[in-house]
Amino acid sequence: MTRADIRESRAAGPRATLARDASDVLAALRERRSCPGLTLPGPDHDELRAMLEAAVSAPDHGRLRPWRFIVVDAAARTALGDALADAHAERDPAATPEELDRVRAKAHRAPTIVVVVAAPQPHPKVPAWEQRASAVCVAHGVVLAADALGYGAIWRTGWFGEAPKVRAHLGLAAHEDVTGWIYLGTPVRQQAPRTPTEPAITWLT
Ligand SMILES: Cc1cc2nc3c(=O)[nH]c(=O)nc-3n(C[C@H](O)[C@H](O)[C@H](O)COP(=O)(O)O)c2cc1C
Repeated sequence: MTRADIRESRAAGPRATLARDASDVLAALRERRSCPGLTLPGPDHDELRAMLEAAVSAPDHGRLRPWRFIVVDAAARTALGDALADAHAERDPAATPEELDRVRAKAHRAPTIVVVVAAPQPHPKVPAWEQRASAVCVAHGVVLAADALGYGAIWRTGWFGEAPKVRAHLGLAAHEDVTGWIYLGTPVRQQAPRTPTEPAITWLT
């Protein structure tokens, strides 16, 4: 069923006609699992573009588009790993070479890393937190889009996004911050199905 079919059937009436597509969407949301172990192949550029185009349809108050992506391709991981290690050495001058190698390896945990960057801008009606919230939605969209295309993904964070050496390596402007490092690739192993979670709901009736 295409989006046009859905719009048509929505205009025509019974919600039941939407049930199959709706349940697909709900299942995709419910069943997605993060994949800490990722290997080759990662998504190619066309697939990445499709994922990122889908992700930027996130809710965005004022249509400010207060986010951007930095794609770390396989070949760019070594330089990123060096930047992470430089940042670690700056923070901990006593770090051993082995520790620095372990930090370098963080950049090689997946074939592709998408850095989701929030770029909040001054706005009379849309505070910075709302703009960062939009970037968070975008990041989740990347993870969901990867899952939809059959790739594994995991959203990671950490202090590296605040480290001057890493920020300089990524070319972040002063007003930009890292919302997430989305690691993408082929899952090394299948993740256990999600244990259903009861949502905390207060019904006001
Ligand atoms: C903002 C944010 C930051 C996260 N940072 C990390 C991280 O640095 N390392 C990590 O292992 N998981 C991190 N996670 C959690 C994983 O992305 C993932 O949600 C978690 O492993 C649970 O797996 P699930 O998504 O399959 O439920 C983070 C999640 C969010 C939303």
